[in-house]
Amino acid sequence: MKPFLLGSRQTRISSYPLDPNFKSRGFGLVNKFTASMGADQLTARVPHVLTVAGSDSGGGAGIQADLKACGARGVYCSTVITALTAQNTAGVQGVSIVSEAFVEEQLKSVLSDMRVDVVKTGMLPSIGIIKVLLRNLKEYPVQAFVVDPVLVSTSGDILAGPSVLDCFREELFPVADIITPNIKEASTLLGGMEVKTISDMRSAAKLIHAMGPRNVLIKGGDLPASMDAIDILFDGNEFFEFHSERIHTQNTHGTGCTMASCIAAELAKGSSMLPAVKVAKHFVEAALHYSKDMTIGKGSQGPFDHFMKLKISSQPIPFDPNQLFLYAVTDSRMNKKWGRSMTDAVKEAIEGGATIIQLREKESETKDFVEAAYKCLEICHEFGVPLLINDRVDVALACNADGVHVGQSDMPARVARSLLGPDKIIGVSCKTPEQALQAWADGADYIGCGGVYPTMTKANNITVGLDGLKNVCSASKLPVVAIGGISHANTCSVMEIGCSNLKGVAVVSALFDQECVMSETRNLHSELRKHICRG
Ligand SMILES: Nc1ncnc2c1ncn2[C@@H]1O[C@H](COP(=O)(O)OP(=O)(O)OP(=O)(O)O)[C@@H](O)[C@H]1O
Ligand SMILES: Cc1ncc(CO)c(N)n1
Ligand SMILES: [Mg+2]
Repeated sequence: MKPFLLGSRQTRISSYPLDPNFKSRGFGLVNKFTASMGADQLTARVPHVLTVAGSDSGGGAGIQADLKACGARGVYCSTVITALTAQNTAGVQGVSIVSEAFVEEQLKSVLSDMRVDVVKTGMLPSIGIIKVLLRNLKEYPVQAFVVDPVLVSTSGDILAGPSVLDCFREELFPVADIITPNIKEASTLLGGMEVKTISDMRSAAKLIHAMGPRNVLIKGGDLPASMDAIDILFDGNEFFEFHSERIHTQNTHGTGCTMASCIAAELAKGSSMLPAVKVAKHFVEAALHYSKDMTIGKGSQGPFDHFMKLKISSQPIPFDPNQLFLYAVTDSRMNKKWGRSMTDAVKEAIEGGATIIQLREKESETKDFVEAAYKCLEICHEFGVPLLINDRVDVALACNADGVHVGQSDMPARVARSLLGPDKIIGVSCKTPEQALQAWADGADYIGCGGVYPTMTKANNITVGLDGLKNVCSASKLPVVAIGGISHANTCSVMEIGCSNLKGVAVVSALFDQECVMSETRNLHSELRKHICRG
C-alpha cells in the first residue's frame, strides 16, 4: 500500500470544529443546541451526522451506505430520505421521489430534537427538496455541510436530472464546506468538460471551487483502471493528492457515498478537513480490499462490506464445551528443540485429533508471532478447530483468532471480553473455587484448572492435585479443562474424578516434547475415548 502524497507544503486548513476561528460556510459555527448545553452534556456528546439522501434497496449505496459508514467510524447517523430507489447489483430499476412536504417533516423531526454536528447530502432529486433543505439548515444551523453531488449511478442510471444543476451550482455549493463529485459529475457540472487525467481533475477542481464551496474533492475511482485510485482536494489555495492502490474488484458500488459520509463522520468527531479526507480515503481502501472477492448478487457491481465482518473465514468458531476434550497447547521452546515450526506442530496435533489449539508463545517477536498465528488460524479453520492465543489479546485481535486464554496475572477476563466482544472464546486459569466464580462473573467461557500434577513446562507452578481440581469443578458454573503434567499415563485418573463439567485435558509436553506429535495425539485421543465409553 502506498503512502498518501499530500501536497509538499501543508497549507492551513481551518481546524474544524474545535478551532474557535472556524466559520462554517453556510450555517455558522454554533448550533442552537450547543449554545444552550452545559459542560456535562458536552462531555457526553455523541458525534452525529444527518444524511439527507436516497435509499438503495440493494443496501450498497445511498442512505444504507451512509448509516454503515458512520456506524463503522463510531458516529451516530440519522436519516432524511429524499427518494426510494429500487436498486440492486445490476442497476437502478425504479425511483420514487419523496414529496417536499414529507422531506421537510423528516428534517424538522430530526433537527428540532437532536443535536446534529454535520449534515451530509446524497441524492437530492428536485429543486424543491434542495430549497426545503437549505431553508431548514438556516433555521437549525450545523457545524459543517458535506455535499456529495449525486447525479448518475455507476451503472449509468440518472439519480438527479439536469434540472437540478443550476440550483446545485447557485444555491447548494456556495454554502458547502466540501463537495465531492466523481469524475463524471465534475464533467457534468462543468457543462461536459473533459475530465480524464490528473491534470484535468486539478483544472476541474479549481473551476468548481469558483462556484463557492470551501473545498472540492474530485474522486478518481473512475479513472482508467490501470492507474492508482487518485483523488484531488482543492481548498482554494492548494491542491492535495490522495493516492491509494487500485483494488481490482467490481465491488465498488457505494464508494462515493461512503467516502462523503466518512468525511462527515470525521468532521463530526472534531477533525479538520485534511485529516478527515485522509481517514476516509484509508477507510474506503481498506474496506474495498477486504471485500474484493465478496459476492452478493448476480449483477456486475457489488457493494462492499463497511464493517469488514462478512467473510466466512473471519467468522469465529462458536464455543462448544466438547472442544475442551483434547486441548493442545503449543510451546515455542519445545518446537525449537524438535526443529518444528508452530504451523507444523499445529497441523500434526489436529491431524492426530486435537479438538482445540492454544498458541503459547513466550519467545518470538510480536511480528513473527502474528504471522505464524495467521497461518495457524487458516489450518485450524480448515478442520473446524478453534484457535486460542495465550496471554496476548493484541495478537488474538490482530489475527482474528477465535479467542484467548488468560492467567490470573494477565489481562482480566472482563477487560478481554470488552475488547474481544461477545462471540470470542475466553478461558481463564484458576486454582481455587473463588477464582472460578470470578471467571464466570467476568464473562469467561471455560476454566483451565491446574497444575494437576507437577510440570516442567511452567516454572514455580503450584500443584493443586486431583483434590484441587475436584474443588474447582464442583464450584464452577463453567466447563473445566484439566492441565499440568497430564499424559497418556494419568489421563484416566484425571477424567475419573466424577465431575460432569470436567470436559477434557490440556497437554503440552505429552504431545509436543515428543518425536511424533501426530501419533502421540492419536494415542491420547484413544485414551480419552475409553473414558467416554466408560462414562
Ligand atoms: N477500485 C478502487 N480501488 C481503490 N479505491 C477506489 C476504487 N474505486 C473507487 N475508489 C475510491 O473510492 C472513493 C470513491 O470514488 P468513486 O470515484 O468511485 O466515487 P463514486 O463514483 O461517486 O462512487 P459510487 O457512485 O459508486 O458511490 C475514492 O476515494 C476513490 O479513489
Ligand atoms: C440512492 C443512491 N444514492 C447514491 C448513489 C450513488 O452511488 C446510488 N447508486 N444510489
Ligand atoms: Mg463510481
